[in-house]
Formats: sequence, structure tokens, C-alpha cells
Amino acid sequence: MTKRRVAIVLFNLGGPDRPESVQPFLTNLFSDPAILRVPGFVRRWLARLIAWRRTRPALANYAIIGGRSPLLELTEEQGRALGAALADDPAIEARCFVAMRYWHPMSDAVAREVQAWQPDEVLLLPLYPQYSTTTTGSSVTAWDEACQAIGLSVPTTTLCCWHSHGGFTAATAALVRDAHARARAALPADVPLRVLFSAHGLPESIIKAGDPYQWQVEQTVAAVVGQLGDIAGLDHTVCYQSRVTPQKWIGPSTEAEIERAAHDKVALLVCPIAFVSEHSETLVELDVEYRDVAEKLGVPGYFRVPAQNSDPAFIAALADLTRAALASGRSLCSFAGARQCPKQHGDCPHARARAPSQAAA
Ligand SMILES: C=CC1=C(C)c2cc3[nH]c(cc4nc(cc5[nH]c(cc1n2)c(C)c5CCC(=O)O)C(CCC(=O)O)=C4C)c(C)c3C=C
Ligand SMILES: [Fe+2]
Ligand SMILES: [Fe+2]
Repeated sequence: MTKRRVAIVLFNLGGPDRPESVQPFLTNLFSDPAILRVPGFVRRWLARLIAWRRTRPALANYAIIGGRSPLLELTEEQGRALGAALADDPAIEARCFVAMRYWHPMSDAVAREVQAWQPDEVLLLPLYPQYSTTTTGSSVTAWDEACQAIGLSVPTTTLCCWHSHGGFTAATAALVRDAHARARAALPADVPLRVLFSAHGLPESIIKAGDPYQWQVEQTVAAVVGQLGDIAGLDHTVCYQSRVTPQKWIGPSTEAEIERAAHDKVALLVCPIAFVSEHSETLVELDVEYRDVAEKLGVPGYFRVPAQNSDPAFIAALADLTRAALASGRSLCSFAGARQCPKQHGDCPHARARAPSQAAA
């Protein structure tokens, strides 16, 4: 049997590879109309201004982790692990490519690599479990534009969201369970422990415009907690980190939850719930900045659940999602073959299985 050649394109946000890249990376990020929702001529000007202002604090953050983001290496490792997990599949010859949104390798270069490999089909696999117009939506748009520019026209499936996929939530629950046991063992028996599921925040206006992200984050947390029934009386809550603009962002903020923990005299176990790789917002914001806030406020203990990275159970979940999406012959939304992304985006308008003509139109 001839195997189908499948190019799996892993999307992530990208991060600067050296200090000199921080400002152009931030300029790319704030120039994205999915992030800064103002008219084009204002955006180009405003993007440079915000990036210029943000460069100094961002440089300080990246300096703590060696002056660069580890996101590319970790995503490439996930790609290699996923390729290995699919290697013995009798039906497909899969090759993983990594396309970052705001720093190299970006969609235009990766689309050329994919074209040179001559796949029979393409699977777009965002490493964002929850769909947001600012992340998955933006990456898919950039990919479409890159394909159009070079005339890459191959049947393409988009795995738009996988917030409640059983394998993903079980792998995450196992990481929480291990970290919870370690934290409990380190704490005096009379100190209660609360799990903070901390997701990247979004401006409230983006949610009001119909973005399903917040609802999907809540779905992930409910599914993970549902798998942690063996931890009696698990105290947990959802909160949002990384606010970077002055508008109102969704809440409660992770800082507010740290304050509440100090007031309640409970220790914290922080679990990143919208990132599946370590990067500056886990290694600096969670591990350094929020830990410092917690210590200063007298929170009686501060622990963290590691991101999934190339955890074997997580990679097995990605392999399962890949197979299911390819078998469905169209975009797979949500979980376990469900055709619908419930609630806000009913029949999932962002999920598309496109004919080659549509992809190149
Ligand atoms: C308005 C600004 C931003 C929105 C909205 C936003 C959404 C969003 N981002 C991620 C994941 C990541 N963000 C990362 C870096 C990063 N994000 C913003 C701004 C917004 N993100 C900035 C300014 C930066 C740069 C770092 C900084 O200056 O603090 C990263 C990469 C970090 C790295 O190590 O390089 C990721 C990953 C999600 C999931 C999300 C919305 C759902
Ligand atoms: Fe971000
Ligand atoms: Fe979806």
C-alpha cells in the first residue's frame, strides 16, 4: 500500500532567538491585526511604539532565561516526538514542520519547505489547545497567505481546537497529580493546597467579539479536574496571566488569585493551562515574578506543574488527534470525533476542510 505523504505543520507563537531579536519580534506581534484591532495605518505606527516601549521589560525577562526563548527548540522536539509516534502508521508517511507566527521560522519559509517535500496533504496542528482568533486564527490566516503567495495548493485539514480531548486532558491531569503529590509531601499537613489553572489572558473586547477561548479554557479545566477525582476535595480555580495592554482583560487575574491565597492562607500549585511548552511566560512570569509576589504576600507555599513539552502521554494524544483529523477527512473540532465546537462558534466556522482550489484561491 502506498503511504499518503502528510506534512504536519505545528503552529506556535515563536520567540526571540537573541536579545537583538526582541524588538522586531514584538513589532511583528503588535502589527498583527488579530492582536491590535485598529485600522492598518494606525496599527503600523502604534505597533512600533508599543514594541519600543515593551522591549526593555521583555529584554529583562528574556535575560533571566539566557537572552532567548526556548520555544523553538521545544517545539522542534515535539515535532520529532510526534513524527516518531506516527512512524509505524501503515497509512501515512508523516513529516512535521514548525511554523512560528512572530519569529523565525515563519509561515512563508515553512510553506516553501512543505512545497519542496511534495506532500499529498497538509494537516495544520496548532499547539494551542483552545481556539483564539489571536493565536490559532492568526496562524491559519498567515499560513493561507503564505500558501497563496507561492501557489501551494494541497488538500489541507485544520485541527482547530482540542481543548477537551481525552488524551490531552488525561496527560495534563497526570502532570497535575504528580506535582500535587510532591507539593503535598513538601507542605505541613495542616496547610491547605489550591491549584491555580493559569491561562494566558485576552482583552475582554476580543471575548465579547465572539472568541471562544475563555469558554474553551474553562472546558479544559473542567475535563482535567474531572480526571482528578482521586484527589479528595481538590481546591482549584481558573485565572488569567500576562496582561500586556491597558484595556480591560478577562479575569480573575493570576495576581488577584495569589492575593486571595495569601488571605486564605493556602499554598498554591500553579498549572499553565493554555501553553503546552515552557517559555518566558512560564519560566519567568510564573516561576520568578509570581513566585516572588506569593512569597512577599506570605502565601505558605508555591509550586508549579511543568508544561507538557514532549511528555510521552501528551505526544501520544497529539498522535491520536492527528490520526482522527486525517481520518475525518475534514477539520476536526473539539474532541473524540465531535463535529461541533459547542457554544460560541456553533458549527465551528473557523474549522475548514478545503479543496485545493479554495486553499489557493
Ligand atoms: C495583546 C497582546 C497579546 C495577546 C492578546 C496575546 C495572546 C496570547 N499569547 C499566547 C501565548 C504566548 N505569548 C507569548 C509572548 C507574548 N505575547 C504577548 C502579547 C499578547 N499575547 C507579548 C507582548 C509577548 C512577548 C513576551 C513579552 O513581552 O512579555 C509567547 C512566547 C513567549 C516566549 O517565550 O517567547 C507565547 C507562547 C496565547 C496562548 C495567547 C492567547 C490565547
Ligand atoms: Fe502572548
Ligand atoms: Fe473549534
